[in-house]
Amino acid sequence: MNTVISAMALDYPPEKLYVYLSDDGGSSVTLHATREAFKFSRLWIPFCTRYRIKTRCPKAFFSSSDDDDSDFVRSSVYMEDKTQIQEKYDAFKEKIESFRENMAISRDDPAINVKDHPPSIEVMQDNIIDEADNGKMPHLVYVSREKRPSHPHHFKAGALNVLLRVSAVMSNSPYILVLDCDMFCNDPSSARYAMCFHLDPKISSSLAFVQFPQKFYNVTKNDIYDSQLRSLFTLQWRGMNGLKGPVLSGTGFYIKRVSLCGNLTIKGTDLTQLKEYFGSSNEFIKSLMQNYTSDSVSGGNALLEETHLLASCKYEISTKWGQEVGFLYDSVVEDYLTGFILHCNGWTSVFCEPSRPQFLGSATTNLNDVLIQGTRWYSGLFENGVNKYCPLIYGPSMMPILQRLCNAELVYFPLYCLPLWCFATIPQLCLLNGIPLYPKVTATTEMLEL
Ligand SMILES: O=c1ccn([C@@H]2O[C@H](COP(=O)(O)OP(=O)(O)O[C@H]3O[C@H](CO)[C@@H](O)[C@H](O)[C@H]3O)[C@@H](O)[C@H]2O)c(=O)[nH]1
Ligand SMILES: [Mn+2]
Repeated sequence: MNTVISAMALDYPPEKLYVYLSDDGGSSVTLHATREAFKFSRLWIPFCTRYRIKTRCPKAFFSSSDDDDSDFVRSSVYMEDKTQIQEKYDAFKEKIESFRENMAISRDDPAINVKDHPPSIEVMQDNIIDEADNGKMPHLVYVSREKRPSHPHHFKAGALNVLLRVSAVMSNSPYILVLDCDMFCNDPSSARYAMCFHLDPKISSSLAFVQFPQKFYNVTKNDIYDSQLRSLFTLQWRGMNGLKGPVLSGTGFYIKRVSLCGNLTIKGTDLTQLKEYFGSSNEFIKSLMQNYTSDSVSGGNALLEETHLLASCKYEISTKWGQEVGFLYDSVVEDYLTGFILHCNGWTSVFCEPSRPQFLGSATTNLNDVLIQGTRWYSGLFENGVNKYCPLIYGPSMMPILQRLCNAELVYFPLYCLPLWCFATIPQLCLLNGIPLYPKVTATTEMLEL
């Protein structure tokens, strides 16, 4: 819930900010926690804005051992308010915990089957009458898509595509921030940074996304597995920034909604063709047109029914979702493939790296997790080097050769295991068999050493 709360507290006009939470598990505990998070945000957001707090993730804020990041640290009113809000935060956590325990005891959660449950969408409602200083609140929407064992769910890309459709008919914001559930906003300014690029008339027409680096809060002191992924975020992405832009990195990016609509020219295309492309929802197709205004989030039962249709698992059958529209399904590293195809289609990206990390996440720090994640990433990447998406040949001929080589370096990186295996075996075998590997020490070197 800290991810949700920190996103709601972003420094952005609240009436334009809509936070959608995707719960693939369809768990009533998550739904309940979302309702509680919304209530807590009513207190938390005004507290953060009043005292200009930078760390707007409550867990990080209350567990930080550093001095407070507020300018009001010395004020007694601030300290009083801080104690009060901390009590509310503890109460919020306790409520969720006791709900979870009750559910575990009663075991009567009807939607607990992770792989088999109907869609469920709920817009968090504001029942409390605005207090003077509370101001407007961003919207929060809970989305749990339908899941059936007989239908492929396409993992994260499938979940994101449902969010794309549901949000299109509810808020239809032109820019979208994607954030993994194990990350949070560490600073409220990321949206403003991203909009500086998206609204820059020199680059905005072709700019698809602004990528922030992934930074982690739990990196161990020696970081023996390079959980920080330094080569990517301090070297490759910076280099690619001078070309068509960095690779889409799954989380911490602001993407333009239209860039995910595929190559079809929407204007002038007939309705049947649009439906073959985007699916049967008239409301969704209307949302693609300019000047679309939805019936707003509280658009009544008709809109809610439409969102259930858009979140159903049959919706994508015989459409271009996951093939040409939205996040692509052809790879386990959906982020790499989606970004690569965007670049092939003429879009560009930008790497934005302010000195204070805008997002912080949880890195894999033990060998087992590193191996599982590494196997998934590198097998997924390598697959994209040998199938039809091979970056050396796929895509338009005007794709810069250096961009192709950068992508190739990434997808063929797993081949690095071959020299590594040699390094791990040959010296040992040589040693056991008495074969000299290194040059013999000669008189000259001995003298030099003296
Ligand atoms: O069926 C699924 C599986 C995953 N997720 C979400 O996907 C995100 C990433 O999953 P995680 O388990 O944290 O995977 P990581 O290996 O840490 O993810 C990295 O690698 C992925 C694949 O390249 C990228 O999508 C991620 O953004 C990137 O952080 C999380 O928010 C999950 O909730 C779903 O919604 N549905
Ligand atoms: Mn993760």
